[in-house]
Amino acid sequence: MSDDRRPRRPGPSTGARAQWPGGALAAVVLLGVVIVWQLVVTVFEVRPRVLPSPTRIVTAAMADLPKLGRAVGVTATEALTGLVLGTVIGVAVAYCLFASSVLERALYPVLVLSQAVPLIAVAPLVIIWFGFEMGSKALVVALYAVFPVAVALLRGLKRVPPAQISATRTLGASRMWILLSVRTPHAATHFFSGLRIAATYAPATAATAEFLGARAGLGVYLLSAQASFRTDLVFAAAVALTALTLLLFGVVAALEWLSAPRRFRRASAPSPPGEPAEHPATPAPAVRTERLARDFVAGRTRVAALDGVSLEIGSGEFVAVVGPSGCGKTTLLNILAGLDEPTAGRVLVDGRPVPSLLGVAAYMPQQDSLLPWRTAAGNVAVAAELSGRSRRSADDAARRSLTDFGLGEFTEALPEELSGGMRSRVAFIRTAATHRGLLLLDEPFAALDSITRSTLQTWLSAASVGRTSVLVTHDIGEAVFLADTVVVLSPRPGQVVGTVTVGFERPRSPALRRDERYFRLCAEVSSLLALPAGTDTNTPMERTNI
Ligand SMILES: Nc1ncnc2c1ncn2[C@@H]1O[C@H](COP(=O)(O)OP(=O)(O)OP(=O)(O)O)[C@@H](O)[C@H]1O
Repeated sequence: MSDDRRPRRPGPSTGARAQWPGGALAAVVLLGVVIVWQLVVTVFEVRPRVLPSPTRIVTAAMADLPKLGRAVGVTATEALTGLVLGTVIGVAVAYCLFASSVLERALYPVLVLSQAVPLIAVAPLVIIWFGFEMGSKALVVALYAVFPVAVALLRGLKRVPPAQISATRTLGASRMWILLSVRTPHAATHFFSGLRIAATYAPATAATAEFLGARAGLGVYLLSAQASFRTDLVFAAAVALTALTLLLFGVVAALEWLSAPRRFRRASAPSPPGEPAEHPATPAPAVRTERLARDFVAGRTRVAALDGVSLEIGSGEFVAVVGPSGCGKTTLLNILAGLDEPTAGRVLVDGRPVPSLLGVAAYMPQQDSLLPWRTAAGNVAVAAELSGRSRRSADDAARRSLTDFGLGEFTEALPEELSGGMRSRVAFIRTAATHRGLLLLDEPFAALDSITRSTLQTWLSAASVGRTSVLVTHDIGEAVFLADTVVVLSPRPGQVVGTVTVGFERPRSPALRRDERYFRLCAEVSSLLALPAGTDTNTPMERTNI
């Protein structure tokens, strides 16, 4: 079975079967420590005030259960209230800092510095200002929960793979949509990491704050046990505090599990009557670029990526762009997609200059741009959702598209459960689902093995018929197999050094790769690229990376 057909379903590996189930190993180690502890205390007759035995601690805790229970209740309330409050503030802080770079530059260092102030300095002040009751301790917990939550969430909001942003932007997503539907779900794992840290520290922070000024709680209980030399009760309180911490940690882990993407797979649902099944495809436009140039300024250096690139792409034509690495191919595609603007020159669509190409072209970026928390159908549905269709109808149309393209079995699979070839196909189906007449493909199959690439090239040849297509590739064979015209760019700054007209009927069949004329065309492209003599461009399955 090729990589393209094999779904990846997470499951226990052979190695995992030999492992202990989660937590069991830790429980056994803990039990061992308790047994050794009991033996040492009994055998060496250690005085209870120095080190009480585990059985003595349990007996003392049971005898003092009502008092210990009340103390646990107070500390738990403070820790939970403080954690919730700190999380709400932390989330608000993260979104504010994300929204404003000025605010981020001004407040982020303050946030970091605030962590340098020790608890023993902060807690007494808060207690003086807000009193000895539970509120002041909850506030102290909140103050120390804000930092991990805000920092982790902010990092998650900022570290979204650029391909996910550019793909959804070209599908028509607004900044707000991207924030809520791409950045926020992406940041969820970061957020939960921060929340786990905050939850771990919350009970200990509350108890320490109680230590510094309170009427009740585990901190007060510990103080009174110490004052009366009841070491057994000190241990009992420490165990209760640990249990509370584990409980809070478990609650956060459960929340994370409940919010996992797997739980949001939607059941198949038909379109409501009255909604059109599909949007009509827009006509394939003719595209012309006039002396496009793009300079980047990085520090003190100016990098000229493109210089005077003029292309003429007819309606429905398939153009492949090849050139050495770094010659500006992606830059050219980004300009055509409306994600970047040229420093000079312009782009005309059907003879008319367009202010922005966003919304004109369907763009498939170089990297895997699928949203990992959405199913295959959910990813394909993004295009229709953004064009204003109801979620249900978008979902229904997405399922039909996936079935039409041979992925009907995998509509409910998450991207991580699909093979590389399937992910490429889903990304292409999503791109095609915009029903835009202009397709821009940036090395769509670069990450795939040669057999899968070859299958998908045949598939793309059929799927792109009727659309104007621009493909960026490093693979000369792929360019010749798919395109009507191959445009060859020079090393940076990219300039057109020549074009090769392919002239076979589209869609193409795999037999073309054994055709003498195909080999000659590959050689022609390769000589324009001035590849060293002897570079093999004629092996059908083998790609010639430039
Ligand atoms: N945002 C940017 N800031 C600074 N320089 C950039 C930026 N984007 C691209 N460049 C530079 O422009 C040049 C062209 O980059 P581009 O990614 O378009 O090349 P490419 O032909 O697609 O490369 P590859 O084939 O390796 O993917 C490179 O030298 C790159 O470093």
